[in-house]
Amino acid sequence: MRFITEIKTFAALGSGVIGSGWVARALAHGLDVVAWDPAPGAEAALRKRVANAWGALEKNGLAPGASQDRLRFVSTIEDCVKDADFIQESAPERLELKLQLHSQISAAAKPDALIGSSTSGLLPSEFYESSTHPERCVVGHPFNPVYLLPLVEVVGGKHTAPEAVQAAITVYESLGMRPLHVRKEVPGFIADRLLEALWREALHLVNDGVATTGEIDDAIRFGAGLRWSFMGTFLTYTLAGGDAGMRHFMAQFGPALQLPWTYLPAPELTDKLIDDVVDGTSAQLGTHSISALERYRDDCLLAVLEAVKTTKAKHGMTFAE
Ligand SMILES: NC(=O)C1=CN([C@@H]2O[C@H](COP(=O)(O)OP(=O)(O)OC[C@H]3O[C@@H](n4cnc5c(N)ncnc54)[C@H](O)[C@@H]3O)[C@@H](O)[C@H]2O)C=CC1
Ligand SMILES: C[N+](C)(C)CC(=O)CC(=O)[O-]
Repeated sequence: MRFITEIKTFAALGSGVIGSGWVARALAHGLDVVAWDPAPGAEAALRKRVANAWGALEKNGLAPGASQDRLRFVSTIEDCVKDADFIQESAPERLELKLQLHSQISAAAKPDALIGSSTSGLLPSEFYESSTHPERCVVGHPFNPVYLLPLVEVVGGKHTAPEAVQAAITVYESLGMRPLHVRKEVPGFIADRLLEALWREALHLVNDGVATTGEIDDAIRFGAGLRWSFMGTFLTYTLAGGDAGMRHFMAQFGPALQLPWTYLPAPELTDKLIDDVVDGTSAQLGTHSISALERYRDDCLLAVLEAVKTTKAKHGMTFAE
């Protein structure tokens, strides 16, 4: 089975936070992009988001021919996908909606064009159930901002051909990403399962009045957050075991796993908890606009990516290691 892996035209369906991130990444890689989104005013909102990201993309290095002018916004699903070499859906996270949308997308797409969904954790076996040629359909779960963060989790469903997973990995690599093949189809995949566990505990801490949203964010960004960009939890904890390594670490800190440090089930989202979270994060935003904070975030990410890349090179490692 052959799928298109040398792509010239990228189709994006849904152009909110994530869809616009894919559009920006694809444009920056010198592709033609066709986008569709049913919301009134979606085209203007998309072009504004891409423009806000473009400064960071220029600093990161644009491919020859890359231009925001190569974005075309169309008014039907069929026009969006019919000539596309690769299709990425970033519609709202609702199973019924994605099921219906993918039956339309796949019926209108070229049979050998791969289709990726940005879903954060829905199962591809379920939402590709009524798709035409489901063997070319995968999940390509990105991270926000999609145009800078390299990780994309690639997940196949029960009808997905193994060659399609490999082909999607090839395409995402051609867009400068670091694909991670999630070999078992599980809700939340790998990364969101981890992020959700942290998020639940953070909500409990707010709910119990232990800390504000800002204090919880400080607990991450001045500590573990700094080291997570270059070393994950398992290797970090191996070093925390000293010369005796992971076995000693497990013996010393393993028993704490039995202590009631964590709650795991999510707290009830009461009106008070929602207000506390919204008020807390409003205080964190202060007078900054979302787009100003996006530019600040992008600058920080570029600096971190550059520092990690350079330091790895000094130690004889590639960025993808
Ligand atoms: N926001 C995030 O941090 C992340 C979200 N995702 C996933 O990306 C997908 C999109 O999420 P966001 O961009 O955050 O949502 P969003 O709400 O920012 O954007 C969704 C867009 O879909 C459009 N839309 C509504 N009905 C539609 C339909 N029938 N077909 C196509 N588009 C439709 C909306 O007009 C909107 O522009 C979801 O599956 C989500 O789980 C993945 C990674 C991170
Ligand atoms: C909150 N979220 C589950 C939509 C987050 C993601 O899917 C990934 C990210 O960008 O954090």
